Amino acid sequence: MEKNIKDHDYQITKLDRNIGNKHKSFLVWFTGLSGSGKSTIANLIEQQLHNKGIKTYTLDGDNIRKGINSDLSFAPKDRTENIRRIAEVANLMVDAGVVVLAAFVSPYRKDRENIKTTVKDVNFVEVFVNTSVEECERRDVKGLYKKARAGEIENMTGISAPYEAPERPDIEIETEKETLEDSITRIMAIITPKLHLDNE
Ligand SMILES: Nc1ncnc2c1ncn2[C@@H]1O[C@H](COP(=O)(O)OS(=O)(=O)O)[C@@H](OP(=O)(O)O)[C@H]1O
Ligand SMILES: Nc1ncnc2c1ncn2[C@@H]1O[C@H](COP(=O)(O)OP(=O)(O)O)[C@@H](O)[C@H]1O
Repeated sequence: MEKNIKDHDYQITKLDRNIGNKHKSFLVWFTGLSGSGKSTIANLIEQQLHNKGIKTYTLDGDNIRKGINSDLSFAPKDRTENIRRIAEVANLMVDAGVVVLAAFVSPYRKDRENIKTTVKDVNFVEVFVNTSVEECERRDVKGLYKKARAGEIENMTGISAPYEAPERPDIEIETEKETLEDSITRIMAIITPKLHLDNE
């Protein structure tokens, strides 16, 4: 559709903002089942980055599904729209110079591929928080699995809705096999070089 929208030539670019901040900006995307550990890990990574003076922000269900996406359910089409909007928001924030951490179930491979297209491959790090559904259900942090088993929640990922695991994530965290500290160290080892202005 012809939208009659023409880009304006702004003089300050992402590169200018990155130079001003003394670090590059990109999106670190955490995907995995509810209760897999996405928020726990993203929170600790953000603390480490913040303590190094990096500009960060975390997007998660708390600030997205209660706000900009409060009109969306957990039906497949709404999940796709959820992830599409989050990718657009993250893309703006990356352009603004922020290292964005995003923790969403994001169960569909195609939706996650589309994020990469929106923010561009070079700005995207995919972290697969791989915890079995049995362990997530055992943890049942929010009591959702119990409700799903009782038929009180529809489309519960891992129970009555699918989770398509990443085939080639940038990093895979097996929370049942490694300590949280080791996971943080491994993720920081991938992220840290990407912050350097001379690295692409
Ligand atoms: N049906 C169903 N399936 C999965 N998760 C559910 C569901 N209903 C509510 N919740 C809670 O919502 C959080 C997932 O929201 P997301 O925006 O990450 O989901 S998605 O990416 O659109 O699939 C998820 O948060 P996390 O536990 O932090 O992953 C749940 O707490
Ligand atoms: N190695 C681990 N990494 C992350 N979380 C872990 C780990 N081991 C146990 N947990 C626990 O699992 C739960 C994960 O919950 P949460 O981070 O909210 O998951 P999610 O954001 O994926 O729904 C927390 O209670 C956390 O303490």
